[in-house]
Amino acid sequence: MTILDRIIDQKKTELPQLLSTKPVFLSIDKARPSLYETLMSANSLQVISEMKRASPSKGDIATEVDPVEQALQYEEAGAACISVLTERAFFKGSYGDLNAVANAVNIPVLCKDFIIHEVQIDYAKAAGASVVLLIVAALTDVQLKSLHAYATEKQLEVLVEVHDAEELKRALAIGANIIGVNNRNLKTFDVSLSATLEIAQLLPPSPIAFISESGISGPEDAQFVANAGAKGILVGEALMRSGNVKKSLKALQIDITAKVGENR
Ligand SMILES: O=C(O)c1ccccc1NCC(=O)[C@H](O)[C@H](O)COP(=O)(O)O
Repeated sequence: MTILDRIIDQKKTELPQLLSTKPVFLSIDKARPSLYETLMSANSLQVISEMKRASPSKGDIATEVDPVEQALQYEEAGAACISVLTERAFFKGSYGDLNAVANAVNIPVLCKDFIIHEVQIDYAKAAGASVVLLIVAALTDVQLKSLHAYATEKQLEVLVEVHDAEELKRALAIGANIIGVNNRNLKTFDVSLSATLEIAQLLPPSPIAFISESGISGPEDAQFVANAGAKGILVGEALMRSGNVKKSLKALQIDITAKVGENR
C-alpha cells in the first residue's frame, strides 16, 4: 500500500464526522485576487508559499510555527498565494490553521488537502480558502470531474495536480486552467524537477497557468523550472526551515519577462 493510499484511507474514515457536523468558522468574507489571473499576468515567477508543519517524507518540519506569523511574512514578501496544509494525521495541519491564515491575509489561500468528497470543499470554503487542490492520482475521472465542477460552482479556483503524462491528459480533459506538476512522486517520495520539464513539453498552447510543486530548495531550482515554463512554484519545506523567510522567498521570484509571449 502506497502512502497516498494510506492518506486516502484515512480521509475516508474522517468523512462521517465532517458529514455530520456543519462547518463553523470565524470567517471574514474577503474578495481576494484570482490566483489564475495573478499567474497569467506576472513578470516574475510567482510563489505559492506553504504552511507545512510536518510531512510523511520528512517527519516534523516546523511543528511550533505560528501559522499567522508565517503567513504574514509570506504575504509581506510578495507571495502570490498561501497554501495551508489541513491534513491532520500525516501533516499535522488543520482547518483551524487555514481559517487563521485566511482571516489574516488578503491574498489567495489554498486549502492543501487530499479531497475525495464535496464536504471537504464545503469545509475549505467555510474556513476561508479561495483555492482548493485536486490530486488526479487520488481520484477517478468521475470524481475529478464532479469535484472540479462543484468547487467551481462554489466560486473556488482549483489547482489540479498531476505527476505524469497520463495524469496531465486527465487534467486537460476536465478543462483545468491551473495545473501543477508535483515533482514528488507521491507513491515513492522520489523528487525530481525533471517531472516539470516532462509535463511542460506536453502542455497544449491554451492559456494554462502552469505551476511546479515540491522539492524547490532555492533560486537555482526556481530558475530551472522557470526556464521550463513554470509561471509559479509551490514551496513548503525550504521556506518553513528558512532562518529568513522573506529573503528566501524574494530570492525565488525569478524574472520571467524574457519568456513572456512564448508558450508559457
Ligand atoms: O511532502 C510530502 O512528504 C508528501 C508526501 C505525500 C503526499 C504529499 C506530500 N506533500 C504535499 C505537497 O505537495 C508538498 O507539501 C508541497 O508541494 C511542497 O513541497 P516541498 O516544497 O517539497 O515541501
